[in-house]
Amino acid sequence: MEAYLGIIAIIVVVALLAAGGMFLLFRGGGKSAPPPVAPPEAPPIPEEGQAPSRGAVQEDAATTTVPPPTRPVEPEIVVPKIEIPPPSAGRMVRLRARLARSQSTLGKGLLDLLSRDRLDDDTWDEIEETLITADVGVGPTRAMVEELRTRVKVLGSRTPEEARTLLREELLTQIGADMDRTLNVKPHGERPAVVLVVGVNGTGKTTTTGKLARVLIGDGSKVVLGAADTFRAAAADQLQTWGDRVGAQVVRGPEGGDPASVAFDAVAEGIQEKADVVIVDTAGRLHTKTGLMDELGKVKRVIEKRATVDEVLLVLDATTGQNGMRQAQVFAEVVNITGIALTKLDGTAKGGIIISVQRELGVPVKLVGLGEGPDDLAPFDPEVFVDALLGD
Ligand SMILES: Nc1nc2c(ncn2[C@@H]2O[C@H](COP(=O)(O)OP(=O)(O)OP(=O)(O)O)[C@@H](O)[C@H]2O)c(=O)[nH]1
Repeated sequence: MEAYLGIIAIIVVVALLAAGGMFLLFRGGGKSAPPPVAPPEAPPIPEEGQAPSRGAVQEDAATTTVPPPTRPVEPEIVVPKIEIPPPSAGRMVRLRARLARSQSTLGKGLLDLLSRDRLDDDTWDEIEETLITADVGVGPTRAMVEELRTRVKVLGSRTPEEARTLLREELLTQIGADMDRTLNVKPHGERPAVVLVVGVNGTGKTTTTGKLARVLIGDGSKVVLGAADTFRAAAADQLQTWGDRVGAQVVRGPEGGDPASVAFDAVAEGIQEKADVVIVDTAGRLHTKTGLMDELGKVKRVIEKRATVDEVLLVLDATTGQNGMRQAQVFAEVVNITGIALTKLDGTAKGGIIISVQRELGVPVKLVGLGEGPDDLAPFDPEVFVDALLGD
């Protein structure tokens, strides 16, 4: 009987399970089960430095507490560090690699031509053309070719070393190796020496004034700068920056003010401060020759009430060729130039301009600009120049 009951119980359990399974299978009218629900997307995380979205700001505003007000930070007074520029000696040697462009034409180009076994008329024409292209000028080119022709005839066949010596000597002769290139910057007792810097705007006049101050300070002088280029306000700011860097006082006037009055004040300051040198940067606008003459003449006269003008430096851009030379000539006619500062010699293959400018203006190149760096102005040394052109 017990076995009978057990069988009935098993049948009942199996029947119940089967009924449950059928119910689950046909629930919902035989439709398939719904697809799984995708999880909600997480809000985007703002990237570093990116402003949070508007919603995020509002949420944050609701929960962030406002920090207590802090005291405003006092602006830090930055005392400019005074630089001590290097002395000028040996600068041109250091910068000679900057003459690479002139080296390839005036130096190596000529040397290759002169080293040829046979120097026929075509080769001499090429030599002449190279010299003209390098801005040596027509007169000096003719003189050089003539001299080289005579010496080559005497020498006959030449070794490359002989050709190099020949060219070196000829270039030095044309450049004037023995010209006096001393900058007149020695003070006269209690009075400072005065350097007047003139030239067309954009030639590097203000930059050269600043760099010259560094040259002189590097060599141990005390310098005062006069920003007499009142025509261009930025020029005075530019000069101020140069002065601040090396601790040179800068005397300036109102924009559009009288340049002569600034020059006078600068010299007075130089005397009072016991400076060794006062360098005056001028505007030198080339509107008319008489205007220029009046302006520079007045600056000079006014300075001479207190001191003497020892050096009038004409700044000339080496890359401007004949055009620059014509403008330079106008300056030479209105003021007694004592030296030339030839800028941007690093940016040209026309290094021969040294020869022509000296010939045309009758004054020596005393300084050369060989780059935009603060210490890229060097006293001109003809031997270093020629050796740099010919390569070591
Ligand atoms: N590569 C090179 N650039 C130079 C040299 N000298 C000056 N410069 C650049 O020439 C540009 C003009 O120089 P400035 O000194 O402003 O010219 P400026 O003649 O004073 O012009 P104004 O103030 O308008 O009279 C600047 O960018 C200088 O850095 C140089 O020797 N080599």
